[in-house]
Amino acid sequence: MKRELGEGRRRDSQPPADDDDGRKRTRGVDGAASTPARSSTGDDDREPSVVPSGGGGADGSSSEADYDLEAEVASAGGDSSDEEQAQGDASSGLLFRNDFSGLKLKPDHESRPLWICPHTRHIILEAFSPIAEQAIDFLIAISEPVSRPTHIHEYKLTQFSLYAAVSVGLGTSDIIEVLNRLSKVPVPPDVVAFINQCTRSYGKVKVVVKHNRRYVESSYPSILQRLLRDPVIQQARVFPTADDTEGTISKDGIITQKVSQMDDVSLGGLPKPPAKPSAGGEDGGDVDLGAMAVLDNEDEDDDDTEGIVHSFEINSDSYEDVRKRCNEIDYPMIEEYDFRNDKDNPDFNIDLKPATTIRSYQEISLSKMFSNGRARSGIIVLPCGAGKTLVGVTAACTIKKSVLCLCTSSVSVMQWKQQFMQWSTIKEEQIALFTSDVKMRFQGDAGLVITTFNMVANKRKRSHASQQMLEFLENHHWGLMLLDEVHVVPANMFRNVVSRIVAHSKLGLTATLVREDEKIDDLNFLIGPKLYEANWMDLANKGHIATVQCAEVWCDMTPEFYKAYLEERSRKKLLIYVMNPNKFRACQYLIRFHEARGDKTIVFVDNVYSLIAYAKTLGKPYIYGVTPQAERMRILANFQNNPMLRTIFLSKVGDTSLDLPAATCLIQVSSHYGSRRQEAQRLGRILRANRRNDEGFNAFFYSLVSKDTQEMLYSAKRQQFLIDQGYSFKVITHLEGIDECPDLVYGDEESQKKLLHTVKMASDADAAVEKKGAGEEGPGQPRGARRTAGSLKGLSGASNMAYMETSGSSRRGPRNEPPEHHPLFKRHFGTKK
Ligand SMILES: Nc1ncnc2c1ncn2[C@@H]1O[C@H](COP(=O)(O)OP(=O)(O)OP(=O)(O)O)[C@@H](O)[C@H]1O
Repeated sequence: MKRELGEGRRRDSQPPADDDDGRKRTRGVDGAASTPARSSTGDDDREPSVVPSGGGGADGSSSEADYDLEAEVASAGGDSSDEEQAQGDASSGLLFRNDFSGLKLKPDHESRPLWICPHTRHIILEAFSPIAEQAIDFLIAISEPVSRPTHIHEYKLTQFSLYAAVSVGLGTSDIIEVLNRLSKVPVPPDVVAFINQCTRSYGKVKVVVKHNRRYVESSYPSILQRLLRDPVIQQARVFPTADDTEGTISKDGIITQKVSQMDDVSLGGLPKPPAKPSAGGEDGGDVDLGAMAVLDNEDEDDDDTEGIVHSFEINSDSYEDVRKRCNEIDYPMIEEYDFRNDKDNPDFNIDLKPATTIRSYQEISLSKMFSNGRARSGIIVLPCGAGKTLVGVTAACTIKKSVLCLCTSSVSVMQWKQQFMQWSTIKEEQIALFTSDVKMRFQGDAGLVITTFNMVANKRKRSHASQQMLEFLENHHWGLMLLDEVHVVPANMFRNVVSRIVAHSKLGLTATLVREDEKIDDLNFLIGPKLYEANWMDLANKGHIATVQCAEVWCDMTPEFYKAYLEERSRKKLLIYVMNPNKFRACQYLIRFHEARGDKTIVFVDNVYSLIAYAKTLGKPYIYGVTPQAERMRILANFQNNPMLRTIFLSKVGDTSLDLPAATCLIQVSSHYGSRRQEAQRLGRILRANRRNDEGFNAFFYSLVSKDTQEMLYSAKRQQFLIDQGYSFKVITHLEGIDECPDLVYGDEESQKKLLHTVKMASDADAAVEKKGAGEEGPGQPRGARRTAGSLKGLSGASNMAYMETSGSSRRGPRNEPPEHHPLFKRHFGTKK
């Protein structure tokens, strides 16, 4: 295929900058179209971070070492309005604010891989450094990855990332010391202050579930005393009795114990993994990375197992109040479950099958959950198709207590069941499913229930069988709650589920945790901190997920369609650019091309009207919301196993959970506006390709875009998440060979006019994007497409990345004297400075 603009138009990672609400500015096709206007305030200190010039000289001499950069930024550029900047010399303003020549380089800076931006807390990593791998391990633990293309990575220190760091056992001084060792410049004082502030109280208090009782635990008795002075916590407190023989009891009723903190947990019954090589090994460059051993501490401290902890018990019924209160007074609690000493809940007899091998990154992610001998609640982020299900199954086989698994659709419910059966020794009768079609119990005292968020959270009138099942879920003590695709579930639904169901540990799984969106913070509050996030490119390079060629195919609008597009004022604009005859032809051509190569292709069309039109015109089977389950299964199995069926059409019901390892090519005809999450999830359908380890194998991902329409803007936005993961998109303006295919559809003016006429006759509702898949049901849920109110944010795709929730204050009601909160938890309590 000829890629006329392929070279000149590759879309690679552009250093993004956060807006106030966390959206990123992206570069449109022509480099300008999609850049939202900057607000007149507050953006200056959020300039895109760039790789510093290092102008201090290779010898590290910086004549202006003590130069007050912040002051200068404020006086010269930082305070000027955008308008002024736009009128002045824009490029010099930009350069000035990003002039880091005042930074003092360390003499051996060349062997250190990091730059730390003093005023945005962005960290730039030279990914080609010999010690990049160790540095990445560390950065993943303490910061949020922003963008990770091949050579240079960008991370950002945030309150949440530091909370997560502390919760996996890193201390304030460890973080600062390692950062300093890796950095080419001394860690800027503001950054040090920020780390100190964020880690001051976080991670110092845990709530530990032992024998079905909850204990507030800390290594610092003074912190417990402080908590006990709080009236809410005081009220929830349970005083120890003489029966509490574990440890000594002080006169103020605090229990002190010696604990074996660091003994290893064998994951899913598998043998203990070999110790990781220490950082700074042969390839460790010249930098002494000794302090990076903090990352491995939890494995290496085996000999030094005696630790002292202090605790007091709280009434389990008041747990939510105590937790809330601890957040209010800046001591957010980490949840830990001492499952190995839990003799009160029945054991669930499952192990991983002996033939099951978990991959290294799956093991690392789980070691963050189980590193201290207990199960710590939190979120694991792995790319689509990287095997989050097996991570969940392994966690269940490690804890060996009853498991409640919550998914987003009934298709996922079936897939979780299938994967539990595939990887573990679980028996059919130990599994219970709870969906609108199936309601069954497991046999015995302990087992697995797989259901959907909707089934549990739905408050409408329930059938008798559902009601009974819900009562069972609410009255059972769950050792583990698995939450699949955590990022898509509205926070109020989470809150509802989490508050009604007693789970001693929670594991959230997702591929696209959108870090910069403040609504995502609710996850930290409701589940726990992010425990691990894998690098997509890294997994692709190691063959765990397929390497993919991504391309955006520009399809010219025919003159009639373009005229109609410009004239149309309603949402039918969408139908016109999706049904563009040249898009049909490009789609047909690509299907043929890939069928001839032996590929199996999934074509995604979000809009149901267009989905049916495309699939029928091109003679391929299709699935959308109302396709019955049996029919879906038949088409999917056929696609997976029948060599004669090489192409299927799917609406957005196929975005997630479909496990079709035969698929090697994906064509996106229409999509949900600018949703980056959807783009990543769709890509996930081909990342698990069976043939991913064949020599020279590539999967293909095409987005068909009607030229000079809104679609181009959405397309650029959609790609941003994947670009940040290191993918690059080629732009194809002409498919070589397409003109030599005389039998492609809509090749003559007559048929194109007829098509346009049909589109014009379509109703407004036909242009709506399918609302929901049938799998995401709740009882009595209407099915199929329907019209909903939208917002500009929604149209840009931003709302799709976050929880659908109103501002925090409205749901919490008035407060007489709102306490001051740390910014991390402020939004949960609606206080303002
Ligand atoms: N350790 C492993 N060994 C062999 N196969 C594995 C392993 N882990 C995962 N897989 C396979 O990888 C594929 C993808 O797994 P899974 O469906 O769990 O991915 P996922 O991360 O949940 O993806 P998505 O987010 O797209 O739903 C499955 O076919 C699964 O069987």
